[in-house]
Amino acid sequence: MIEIRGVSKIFQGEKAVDGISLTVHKGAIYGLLGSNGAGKTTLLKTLAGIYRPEEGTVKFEGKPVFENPEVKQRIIFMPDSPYFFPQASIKSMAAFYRSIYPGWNEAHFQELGKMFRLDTGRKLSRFSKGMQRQASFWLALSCSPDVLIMDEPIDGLDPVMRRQIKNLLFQEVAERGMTVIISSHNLREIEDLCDHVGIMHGGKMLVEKDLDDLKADTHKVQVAFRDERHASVLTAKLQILHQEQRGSVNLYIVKGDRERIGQAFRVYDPYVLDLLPLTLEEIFIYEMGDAGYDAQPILL
Ligand SMILES: Nc1ncnc2c1ncn2[C@@H]1O[C@H](COP(=O)(O)OP(=O)(O)OP(=O)(O)O)[C@@H](O)[C@H]1O
Repeated sequence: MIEIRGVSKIFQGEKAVDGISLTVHKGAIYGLLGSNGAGKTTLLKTLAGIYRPEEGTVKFEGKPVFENPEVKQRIIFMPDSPYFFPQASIKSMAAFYRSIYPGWNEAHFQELGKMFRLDTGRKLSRFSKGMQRQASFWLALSCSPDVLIMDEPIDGLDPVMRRQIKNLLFQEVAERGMTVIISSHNLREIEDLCDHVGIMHGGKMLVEKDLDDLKADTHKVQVAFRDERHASVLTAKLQILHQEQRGSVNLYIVKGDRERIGQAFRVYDPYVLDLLPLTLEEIFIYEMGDAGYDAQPILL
């Protein structure tokens, strides 16, 4: 379990991360979203023990992460641009990782080689961006990390490789209880990957949710009433995040139990009644609107 309590990171007097607290449980896949400059990379580097926070604490299994080699051996941070030593090949980087990560699993490294199919003797600097990204995953997963922290990792990967890497991550989470923390700009991309999502803006965490709870708790309702006066009665009864009229159809975004919401509308015997699922993007736009933020510039 990773526990972040009241963490702030300050650069030149400005708080890049401002008083963030969150808990990431073992085996979770946590997605971090937010606008440019929101503080995602800074938070991830603080989590990985690369930055010392000016305020607050970051602990892994109860132990501080910063300047703690024992803990850092169990955490891998993948930066947004893969970094390798000059002149390095996969083979020489593997030798380096093997020497510093006690979790290095040679059999797994060999096994993953069948999937990645990269030339282990070739200079990494001659690889394409996507191939370098693949090499980073190959090396990182061969270390059997307890925690894998990734900054914009999917960038540059082709669709087949994206799917294969997602499957590999799911496998590591299911079999070993690996914890994954991943930052992205793309809600759709991480919708099918993460079980928790947090949205940052201006160094703060604006919204943080368990996705299953969130999806079970927010609904889109399209309804055409027989009598428009029914609409105002319903507004008072339900927790409505958003409401708009499209011709004779009213659209509602409502929080609460699906059955109870359906029942509340059915009482008026409307001409049309549809209860539809929302995308994660829609859920966050309405959630953030409810919390007083305009989500469009933050999420899109
Ligand atoms: N090393 C640094 N020195 C000074 N300021 C920094 C440094 N790193 C980040 N910052 C500042 O901290 C703030 C947060 O930056 P950060 O890179 O964490 O954002 P981000 O959410 O990852 O952004 P992006 O989505 O654009 O990658 C920005 O205002 C940035 O200018």
